[in-house]
Amino acid sequence: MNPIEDKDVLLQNISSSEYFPITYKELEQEAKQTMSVGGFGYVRSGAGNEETLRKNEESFSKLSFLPRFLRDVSELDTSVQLFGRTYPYPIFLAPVGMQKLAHKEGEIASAKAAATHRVPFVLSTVSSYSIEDVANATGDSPKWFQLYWSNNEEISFNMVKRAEEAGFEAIVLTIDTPMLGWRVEDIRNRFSPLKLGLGKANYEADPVFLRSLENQDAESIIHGILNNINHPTLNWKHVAALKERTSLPILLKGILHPEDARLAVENGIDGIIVSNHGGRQLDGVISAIDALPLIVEEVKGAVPVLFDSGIRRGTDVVKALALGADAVFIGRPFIYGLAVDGQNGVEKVLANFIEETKISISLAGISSVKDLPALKIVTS
Ligand SMILES: Cc1cc2nc3c(=O)[nH]c(=O)nc-3n(C[C@H](O)[C@H](O)[C@H](O)COP(=O)(O)O)c2cc1C
Ligand SMILES: O=C(O)C(=O)c1ccccc1
Repeated sequence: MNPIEDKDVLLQNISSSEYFPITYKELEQEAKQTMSVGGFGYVRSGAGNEETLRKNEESFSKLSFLPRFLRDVSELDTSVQLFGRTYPYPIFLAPVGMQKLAHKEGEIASAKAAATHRVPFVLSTVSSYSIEDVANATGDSPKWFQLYWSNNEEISFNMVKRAEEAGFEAIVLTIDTPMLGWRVEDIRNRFSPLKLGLGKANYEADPVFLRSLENQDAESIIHGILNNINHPTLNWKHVAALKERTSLPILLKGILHPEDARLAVENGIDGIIVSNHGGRQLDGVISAIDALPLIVEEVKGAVPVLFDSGIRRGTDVVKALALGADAVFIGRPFIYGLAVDGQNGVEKVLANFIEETKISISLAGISSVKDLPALKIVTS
């Protein structure tokens, strides 16, 4: 094989005889061809009139780099340190539930793809494959567990215990979903993946959940999940209770207000994820990237600040890091890769993300991800 093709991801793509979608738009179009109307609509859409979904992307386009030159960018260090671990890139796969929606191998395929790049995988509570199945399929590759608090908190504690025992290294408590957002596209398509049983794996495998049911037939399990997933009473006391039950680092996902960031730090939380859930919860909220600097300013380095919502390509990763994020989660782009070509599709999406990120950091005149906060960004 030509040695140039071997090393250079740009040239590899250019010389490839196989078509693989390269931009987010193309990925979305290709994924649409492989998914059901309801499944695709579920992944693509935002809540309400999709104002926030649109804003997430528009806000990124309004940010412009002020690059520096003549600084020798021949070496680049993309590694990041979080909670005592070193990761090769500041990129994670976001917790996305019910990945069988995109591909029959679901989370097994995407977690394996993440493992090939040593990219951490965040498993959702409502995954299509269980904590144990994903752990067994991916060995010692880095994994975190995302928790949706259950109405019966013993179920939450047991899921966290299972995640700990299976080698997951942090708990991501999602706080922006005390109930599901107003999902207009799903009403249009009459579509509920939870009702179809696509998110039941962790519940089905949980003895505490199963014991809480009167019957354990398929219908009762779905009913039990629907009863547990909405938790409108969720408050800081639950956060304190979770802290009592696990020695793993706890991150809160969905913070948008600086006051909540301050409370998180005061309550001993280990990390914050600035996110608006990809525009899927409260429509009309601030774009996540516009909220990021406010949170970074409030937190002042007390705990790591991670980011998601609206990242579509490598330059978006660089923008989020330049504005003070320590790492980012990618959501829909990898799900579309999964839909297009399973594990291989996610591997390609990640390879392209990583490469565009690296090229962009270097072209901006920076040699280490740690120096990205020094990269100037203006709004135009
Ligand atoms: C289909 C789908 C399912 C999701 N499921 C979850 C979930 O189970 N738990 C969670 O915390 N976030 C969930 N999210 C939100 C993602 O973790 C992430 O915040 C969002 O996708 C980031 O935005 P992006 O898609 O623009 O990258 C989901 C997002 C999508 C698109
Ligand atoms: O669809 C989502 O965004 C999501 O996070 C979710 C929440 C509850 C059940 C299933 C998915």
